[in-house]
Amino acid sequence: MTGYKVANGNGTAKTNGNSNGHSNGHCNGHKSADYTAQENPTMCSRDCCSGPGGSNRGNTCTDKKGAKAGSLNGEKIIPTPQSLLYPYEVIEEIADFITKGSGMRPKIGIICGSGLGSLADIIQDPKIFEYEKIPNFPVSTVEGHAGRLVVGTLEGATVMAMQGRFHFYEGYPLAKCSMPVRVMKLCGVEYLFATNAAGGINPRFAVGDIMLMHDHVNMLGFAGNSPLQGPNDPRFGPRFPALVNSYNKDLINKAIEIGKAMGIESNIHVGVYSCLGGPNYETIAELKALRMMGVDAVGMSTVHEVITARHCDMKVFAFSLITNKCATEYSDKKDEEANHEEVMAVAKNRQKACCELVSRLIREIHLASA
Ligand SMILES: O=P(O)(O)O[C@@H]1C[C@H](O)[C@@H](CO)O1
Ligand code: HPA
Repeated sequence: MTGYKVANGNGTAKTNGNSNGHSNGHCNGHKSADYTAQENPTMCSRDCCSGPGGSNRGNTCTDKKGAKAGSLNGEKIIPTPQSLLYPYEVIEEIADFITKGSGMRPKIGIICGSGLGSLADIIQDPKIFEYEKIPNFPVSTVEGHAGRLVVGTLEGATVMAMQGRFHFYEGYPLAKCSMPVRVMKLCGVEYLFATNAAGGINPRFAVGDIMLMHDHVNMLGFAGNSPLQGPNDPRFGPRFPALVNSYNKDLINKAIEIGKAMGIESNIHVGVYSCLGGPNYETIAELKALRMMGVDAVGMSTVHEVITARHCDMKVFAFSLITNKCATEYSDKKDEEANHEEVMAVAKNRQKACCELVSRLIREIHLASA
C-alpha cells in the first residue's frame, strides 16, 4: 500500500581497456577526460570527437589526415564501453571545480526539463557555471535548455540545478547524458529532482497536468542500451542495481499533499513514463503499443538519469509536465501533431506551478533534515 493513486489503463485510478596511447593528432591536446583516451585508443570523450557534430561519437576517432573510421593506423578499433567515457577521477575533478567554485556542497540536484529552466531561476544567491566553462562538460544543443549549472539555496536547502540536460538524440552516449548525475553525487547531492516535458498517452491527462513518476519503461534499455554499460566502478554503485522502488514514495505522497494545498489536485497524477530515443516524436502505432504496456506519458529523457542516480543510491523524485496529448487514433488533423514550440509554450505557461511544487517539496525535505 503506497498511499498514492496510480494512473491505470482504463482511465480510472487505483491505489496502490586497451593500453595504447591515443596517437591521433585530432585528440592529442585534450586534458582530463582524455585520461580515458590515453587509456584506450578507441575513443576521446571531448565533444569535438564524441559530442554532436563530432567526428567520433565515442567510438572511432577520425583524424584530420583522414584515417578511416573503424581503424587506427591499420589496427581495428574496438568500441569503448560507455562507462569508460567518464572515469571516477574525471567526475571528481568536475565536482571539485563546482564545489570549490561555489563554496557549497549542495544536497539537492535539480534537472530542468524542456522549457522548465525557471526552476533554476528561483535559486537564491546563485553561482552560475556555463557548461562551456566547466572542464569536460558537454554543451546543450536544444532550444529551451540554456546550458548552465546554477548552485545556490532554495527554501533554505543547498541545491544545484541543471538548466539544460543532455539527450541521446543530440548524439551523446547515454553515459554522457547522465554523467552530471554522478557529478551531483560527488558534490554531495542526496536527492535528485528530475523534471521533463512529456506527451500524455493516458486519456485522463490534460495538457498542463503534472504526472508524478512512480515508475518507468526503459525503451532504450529494451534495445540493449544503458548508461551503466561497460565495466562497473563500485565507487559509484553495484554491478547489478535493483530498480524497483526507484521513485521515492514518501516524496510522491508529499508532492500529492502539496498539490492539494496548492489547489491543483485534479491536475496531478501518478503514472509511468517511458523514454524513447527521439528526436522524432512517436508514430500512432508506437503510442498504441506504449499505452498497452501501461505507459502514461512519453518523452526523450530522465530514465537514464534516474538509473544513474539509483545506481549511486540517490533518492529520486521526478515529474513530467504534460505538454501535449498524444493521439492514439489515426487522423489527418495537423493540430494533433506534437511539436517543440507547443512543448515550450505549455512549459512556460505552467512554470509557476512547477516552481511552487518543487520549492515546497524542497522546503519539506529541508525542514525534515534540520
Ligand atoms: O528534456 P525534456 O525531456 O524535458 O525534453 C522533451 C523531450 C525533447 O527533448 C523535447 C521534445 O519537445 O522535449
Ligand atoms: N513525445 C516525446 N517527447 C516529448 C513529447 C512527446 O509527445 N512531448 C514532449 N516531449
